Formats: sequence, structure tokens, C-alpha cells
Amino acid sequence: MNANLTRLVAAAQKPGRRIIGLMSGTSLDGLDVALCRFEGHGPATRVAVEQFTTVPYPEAVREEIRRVFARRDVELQHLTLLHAWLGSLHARMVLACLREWNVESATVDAIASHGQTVFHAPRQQHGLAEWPDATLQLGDGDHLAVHTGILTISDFRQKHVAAGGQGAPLAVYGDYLIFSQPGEDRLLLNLGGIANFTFLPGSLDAAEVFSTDVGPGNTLLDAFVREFYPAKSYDENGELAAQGQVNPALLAELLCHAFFQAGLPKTTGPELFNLAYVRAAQARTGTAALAATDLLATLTELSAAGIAGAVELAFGLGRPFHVYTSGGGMHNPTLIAAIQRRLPHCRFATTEALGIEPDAKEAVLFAVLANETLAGEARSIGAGQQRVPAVALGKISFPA
Ligand SMILES: Nc1ncnc2c1ncn2[C@@H]1O[C@H](COP(=O)(O)OP(=O)(O)OP(=O)(O)O)[C@@H](O)[C@H]1O
Ligand SMILES: CC(=O)N[C@H]1[C@@H]2OC[C@@H](O2)[C@@H](O)[C@@H]1O[C@H](C)C(=O)O
Repeated sequence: MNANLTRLVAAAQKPGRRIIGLMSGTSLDGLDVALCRFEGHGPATRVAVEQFTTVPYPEAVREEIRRVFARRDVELQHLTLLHAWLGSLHARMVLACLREWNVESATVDAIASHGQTVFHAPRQQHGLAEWPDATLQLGDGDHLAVHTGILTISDFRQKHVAAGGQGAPLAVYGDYLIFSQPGEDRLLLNLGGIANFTFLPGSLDAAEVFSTDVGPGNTLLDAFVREFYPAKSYDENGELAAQGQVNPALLAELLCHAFFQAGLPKTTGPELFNLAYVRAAQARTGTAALAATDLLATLTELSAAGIAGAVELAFGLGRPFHVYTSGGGMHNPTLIAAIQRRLPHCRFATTEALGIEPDAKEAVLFAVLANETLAGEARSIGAGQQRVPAVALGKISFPA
């Protein structure tokens, strides 16, 4: 047998594995690196986060990604270069983390790499009936494998699309395996650039489980903060929004977008939720001259309204969930307060209460996916009705 396959089988047969989860999200803030220790797989999965850090992207890296990010017209050569460049950059970042943590790369069984989404195109969003759901992540796994010497599993979204999903959210698979709790109806609410939630019923009935994007989390806030306050990249602790007043007319207009009324599950990205979407709504409501703080207050309320609206769409009013938040928006008290006001019957905590650092959660979930690809089996979630195909996700790259 090929030596790579021998090593792959050995990694798959171990009772436990050490896997590094990597996530580079829509906020472009940096690469989340989570060194995870797994015991078992499937519902018996136990995961401990041994180390976690976000390696911040220098502004120059963000600029390079922004040249193609969520844009319809890009320079094809630049897109091509980025695919290799980001793969190598992520490899260097992983190696630097391992050095800092004093961890030998030979003790790591696999890297699970999400890559950088540069364009997300679910059919519902591109609207071209004869074209499929599609999504594109850059940062090729072969570069990570060759430069780190560690088996790499990457590009998780393509199989999901090929098997009938929309390429996102993928959180559902890992959330279901590591966060389900008998007797407690849970919503795992991630507040990244885009907000999404996974529903985990206390009945543990896999047929009921699903996850969905719900609209903007921080993406619009970040975009307008960069626009109005060039020295800042986000509304730290929601302080700017807290100084403003929500504009009801603009909020209502923003919520008129068909995305918010569309059935669940659904997925979206900054291809839709961007400056142009807000500016068009401002023009229609005569609010183009709104003060920056009022606009940020309105956009913060929009994120909360999108989340609460999706919960209502899925479950009706008043169901008392235990909500566990994660993602950068969790650090924004103005946003959290707005969400809590709109879901008064829910109890809120962060995933810290479940043993996973909230900023690390998405990177950990990709490590869970890789653990399943190596050792688990395709699992039926959502009874096939919720666009959660029962497939093993990711592509395998050998170091040599
Ligand atoms: N202290 C804070 N106050 C307010 N907002 C914050 C704070 N810390 C982080 N954020 C927000 O969180 C964002 C980063 O969130 P996160 O890393 O979860 O997003 P992401 O993973 O890139 O997005 P996605 O999950 O959509 O891919 C920042 O851009 C910022 O808007
Ligand atoms: C296409 C893409 O990269 N989508 C991300 C993004 O960030 C949050 C939300 O939009 C979610 O759908 C997804 O990431 C998480 C990890 C997911 O797939 O569950």
C-alpha cells in the first residue's frame, strides 16, 4: 500500500487524534487556529481545546483578499495567485503557532482547513435558475500539507453542495455531535460576519436538527465603521451604536429584503449584505444623511431582528430556548442586549458554559468535521429535508 494511505489508515484507527482546526471567516480579522485533542468519534466524540489563538491578518493581507472578496468582477490572475499564497500563508501561521506552543508537528494527526470564502453563491442568492448552488474557498490544502508536513483535510463545502446542500452552514454537523444535551432545547447562535444558528432539540431527535444563516451579524457594522472611522475596523464593545438611535423607517426597509422572508434553512454572505444594500435602503427612505452612530444603532438592531425573525419563522413565538452564543459579535454588549430584548423567553450563555471558548468554536467545528472524515461515518441529520446531506466532508491532501 502507498505509505500515505498506510499513515492515513493508522490515523483513522487511533482511539484519539490531535487535529488543528483552521478558520478564516468573512470578517477577515485573521486565522483562527485551534489545536484540539479528540477521543472517539460520532456521538461519542470528546474534544478538548489544547491551544487556541487568532493570528491577526496584517492590513496588507486583508487588502489582497478584499481585491476579490464577494466581488463579481475580479482579476483572474489575482484570484489564482491568492489560492496558493493563502495556502502557504496559513501553513506558515500554523508552523509559528506550533513553535510557540512547543508542539512537534509529528504529534499532530491532521489539519482541518476551512480556507477563505471569497464568493458564496447559493441559487437563492444568485437567482440564475439554470445554475447550481456554488461557493468558493481559497487557500489550497496541498500547500498546507506540503509546507507543514501534516495530513490536511480542506475544502469542506464542495461535497455539501455536490450532495444537495448550499455549502453552508456546516456548523450543524459538529454542533450536533458535541453540543446536544438531552432535555434541553438549544440554539447555538454564532455571531460572525454573518449570523447563524443550529437547533439542537432536547429530544436528541436527529431528524429535527438543522442550522441556518439568519442574516448579517457584524459584517454591515464592520463595513460602516471602516467607512466612517478609518482608524477603526469594528464597533468595539458596541460603544458607537450605543450612542445612536435606531431609525425605524430604515430598519423596516432593510427588513423588507426577500432574504428575511425566505424559508429555512438558507445561507447568505457579504455578496448580499454589503454597503450597497444599506445605501439603497437609505435612498428609498430618505435617510442617506443619517448620523454614523444612528446608522450603526439601526444596523445593530437589524442583526438582532434578523436573528429573532428567523427563530420566529422556525418555531413561532415564545419558545424558551437555551441560547449559547459564539463568534466575535458576542463581545458586543449592544448587539447582545438587542437580541435578548427580542428573545425575552430565552436564557443566554456563551459556549464557554459548554466547555468551548466562543472565539474558537468555528475552528473547533472544522476539526470535528475532519475527525469524522477520518474516523466517523456519514450521519443522517434533518431527515434529509433540511438540506443537510449525510456525507463525509473535505478533501484529503498528503504531505508528500
Ligand atoms: N470587542 C468587540 N466589540 C464588538 N465587536 C467585536 C468585538 N470583538 C470582535 N467583534 C466583532 O467580531 C468580528 C469577528 O468575528 P468572527 O471572527 O466571529 O467572524 P468571522 O468568523 O470572520 O465571520 P463568519 O463566522 O461570518 O465567517 C469583528 O469583525 C467584530 O465585528
Ligand atoms: C460560505 C461561508 O463561508 N459561510 C460562512 C459564513 O460565516 C458564518 C456563516 O456565513 C456560515 O454560513 C459559514 O460558516 C460557518 C462556519 C458554517 O458553515 O457553519
